[in-house]
Amino acid sequence: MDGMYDVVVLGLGPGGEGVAGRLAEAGLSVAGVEARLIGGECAYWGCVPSKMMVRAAGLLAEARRVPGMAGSVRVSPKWAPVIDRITGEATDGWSDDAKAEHFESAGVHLVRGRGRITGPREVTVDGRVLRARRGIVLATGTSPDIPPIDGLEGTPYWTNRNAVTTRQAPESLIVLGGGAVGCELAQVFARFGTRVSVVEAADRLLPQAEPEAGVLLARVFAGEGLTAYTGVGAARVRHDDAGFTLTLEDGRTLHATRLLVATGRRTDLAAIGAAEAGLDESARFVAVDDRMRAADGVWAVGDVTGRGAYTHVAVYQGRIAARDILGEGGPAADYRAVPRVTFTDPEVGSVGLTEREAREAGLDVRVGFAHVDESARGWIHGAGHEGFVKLVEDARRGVLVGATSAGPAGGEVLGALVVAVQNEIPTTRLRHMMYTYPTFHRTIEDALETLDGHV
Ligand SMILES: Cc1cc2nc3c(=O)[nH]c(=O)nc-3n(C[C@H](O)[C@H](O)[C@H](O)COP(=O)(O)OP(=O)(O)OC[C@H]3O[C@@H](n4cnc5c(N)ncnc54)[C@H](O)[C@@H]3O)c2cc1C
Ligand SMILES: NC(=O)c1ccc[n+]([C@@H]2O[C@H](COP(=O)([O-])OP(=O)(O)OC[C@H]3O[C@@H](n4cnc5c(N)ncnc54)[C@H](O)[C@@H]3O)[C@@H](O)[C@H]2O)c1
Repeated sequence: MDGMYDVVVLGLGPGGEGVAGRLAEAGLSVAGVEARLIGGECAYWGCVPSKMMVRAAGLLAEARRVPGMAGSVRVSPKWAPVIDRITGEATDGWSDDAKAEHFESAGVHLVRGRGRITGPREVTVDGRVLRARRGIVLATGTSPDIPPIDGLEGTPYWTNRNAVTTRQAPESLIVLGGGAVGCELAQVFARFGTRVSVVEAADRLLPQAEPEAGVLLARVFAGEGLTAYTGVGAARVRHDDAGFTLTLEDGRTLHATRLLVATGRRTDLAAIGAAEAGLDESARFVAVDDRMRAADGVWAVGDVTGRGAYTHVAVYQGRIAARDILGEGGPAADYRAVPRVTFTDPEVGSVGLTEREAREAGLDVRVGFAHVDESARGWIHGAGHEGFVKLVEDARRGVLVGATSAGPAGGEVLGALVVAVQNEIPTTRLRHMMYTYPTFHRTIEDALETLDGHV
């Protein structure tokens, strides 16, 4: 049955779900189109299940730190409770029935199926035409970007989807890509007894973060028995009954029962008919202004906009798009302080610019740096205390434009730094306040004291 609505939201991950709910709450008639599950990648194959895995692996790591600090324990990892928890608690067996009910009772008309823009303010789903008086919101997210490596296509390689649904930890695993997905999952499986190798084409792990973070992770990974191959890509992949053989560009070969491809994400704007809405289908992402407007009667939010593939960015953009559609005004999008946390152990949290990005932007940069393990709390903490705080100051203005917090609870410590960067709190004021003793976040104070000229 065709339909006329105020707004059609295409894709109901964290971005689209938020916009659709907010608009319906405000009294607009809204159709939400979803090809798979309401909640998107984050709820079913991304953030939530992977963080349950990280939590379980973290418990094992803490137990292994008991000797020398608190006696002895016998650690016998078991994958079954992890996948049971993901299945039962996180994903309801990869069913969104309960969410769908909630969504519809909130007033959103749910249309299941793969939608495509077929004209101005028009989306077609399995032959059913949905028209939108005010416009369309694109929130279709991304899918894994599989590199064109000789022999890879057609093999049973894993993506994040297989990794978070597996019923057992593999005996051995090659992880292609040492970004957020690769590093988090590599460490998880290694802690459950899988023999893990990580292959990262860039010269270090987490290449988008400060270099010190990649160096730290490589050291921690090596200590936990993972092997990282950096600065080298994959030349060839073969698969047979024994598993995968991956040949590196320098001729070395790696073998494993499983291969996880974690080399980034891609959009497919042609598949959603973006040109019908006046958008460039060949672009990597949908370009939006600071109110999430992509074209007349078209808004886009979340990963599809390419402004940082994080759930909190999708949700933030969703709120702005909803306000714009409702004519409510309010602050425009501001990406100066996009926070991100890679949930390895140590966690790597960062915000704003890296030192290099700040220098490339022509800023007069001063850097502050302090080790967590040399702080009072780090010393007390003992095993597992590796980490650092790095501050990037725009010296001319005397404010932080970026910061990294790596260490135990590194993502939580980041909170204070996000407030400082977002609100341009002068570093002189940050230096003259109290930091609770003995917390991990006191390392921020140590790092402030090392800003050039303030040692
Ligand atoms: C392993 C992993 C771990 C992650 N961990 C974190 C984390 O800890 N913290 C964090 O902030 N982020 C994390 N992310 C990133 C996070 O999952 C994404 O940033 C977030 O899901 C983006 O939300 P979105 O709404 O833009 O897109 P998505 O969540 O991808 O949702 C898009 C939805 O649109 C639907 N769709 C697509 N095309 C169509 C169509 N044509 N018709 C109908 N429906 C369509 C899809 O089925 C999907 O449900 C992780 C990602 C991965 C892969
Ligand atoms: N904790 C979090 O917030 C979290 C966790 C996981 C994912 N995510 C989001 O999901 C997105 C996708 O994560 P991802 O890790 O897949 O992407 P990514 O872009 O973060 O990392 C991919 C890595 O693969 C490397 N690479 C690319 N091609 C390669 C090749 N052929 N051989 C070897 N290495 C190669 C890249 O250099 C890069 O370091 C990220 O942008 C991130 O925003 C967030």
